[in-house]
Amino acid sequence: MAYEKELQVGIEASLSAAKLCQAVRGNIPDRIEKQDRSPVTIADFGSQAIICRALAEAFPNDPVVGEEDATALRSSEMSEQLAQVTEYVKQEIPNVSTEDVTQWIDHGNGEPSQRFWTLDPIDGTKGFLRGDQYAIALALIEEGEVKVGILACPALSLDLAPPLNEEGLLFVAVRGEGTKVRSLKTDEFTAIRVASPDDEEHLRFVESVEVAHGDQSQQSAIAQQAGIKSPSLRMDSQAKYGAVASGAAALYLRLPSPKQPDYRENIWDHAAGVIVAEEAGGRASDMYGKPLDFSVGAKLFQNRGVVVSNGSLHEAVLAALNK
Ligand SMILES: Nc1ncnc2c1ncn2[C@@H]1O[C@H](COP(=O)(O)O)[C@@H](OP(=O)(O)O)[C@H]1O
Ligand SMILES: [Mg+2]
Repeated sequence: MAYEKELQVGIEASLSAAKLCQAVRGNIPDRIEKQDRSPVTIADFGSQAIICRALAEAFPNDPVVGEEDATALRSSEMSEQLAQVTEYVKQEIPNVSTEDVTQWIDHGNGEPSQRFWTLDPIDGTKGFLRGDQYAIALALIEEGEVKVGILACPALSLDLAPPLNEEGLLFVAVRGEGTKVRSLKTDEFTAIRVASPDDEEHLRFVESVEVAHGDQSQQSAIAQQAGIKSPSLRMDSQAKYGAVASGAAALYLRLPSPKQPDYRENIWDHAAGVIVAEEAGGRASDMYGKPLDFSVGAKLFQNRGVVVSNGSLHEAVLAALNK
């Protein structure tokens, strides 16, 4: 088995971060607004602190390209939130100081390089705040290729066989070795595969809950042209990749919003999910069929939109998009 230490460290840190998120969610925190007006919470900061600390200790030479930074948290207006984050992190790592927490968060401000990690400490922060889906998404990228993906979805359960029907799932993939899933509560993994072409029941598609994060009318039209008759399943975060990887849905569509035609996707919003879907037998590309290029920085500058399928549906979707 390849990447054994990476998996062990990544899984352990992601489980610890998931526990912190679940603890914070028992008492949904205030929404803090970032400069770009997107929301962040004390759980986003705590999750990034825990995972970056573990990566810094185990792999001191690996940069981490994470979503959050601690600049705002260090300001005097946010001292109360910093104290709250530290209290939650203490439940996972005893004896930490506020300085430790901000330093660990800022360890996640590395630059992409030949080998690096990318982290979304909470993907789907809007879902997290709403009480819906969210994910903790961690991936290792080498030479522009995602090699390891760890995707924790603490609120996800799917209408499939155990363990997928349990609430709280952890998806793990290593390049060339397949995708497996376990419940957050037990440590036994099960291999998963995408939906087969003749699986009519799961011939459906997933898309974001957030209307602004895509083009829902176009997504419905394309899904229909590819032969999907049922309405979409709306879900926040990379939990959608988990749904495709495990065969609960055959397609995930994310087409650029007409209101933000120049939007470029962040690598941390896709890296872990892409390998989880691909290693389960699926296919991921942009809306023109180009593979997602993780070698050009913190965003997918070379790609527009994202299409993830069970493989067999992919060409029909690209043909519909091409029209
Ligand atoms: N205009 C836009 N188009 C596509 N994605 C967007 C977007 N604005 C924000 N996002 C991203 O959508 C992610 C959530 O994904 P989804 O819509 O599938 O739930 C957000 O991640 P965060 O929640 O980590 O900030 C954010 O990075
Ligand atoms: Mg996030």
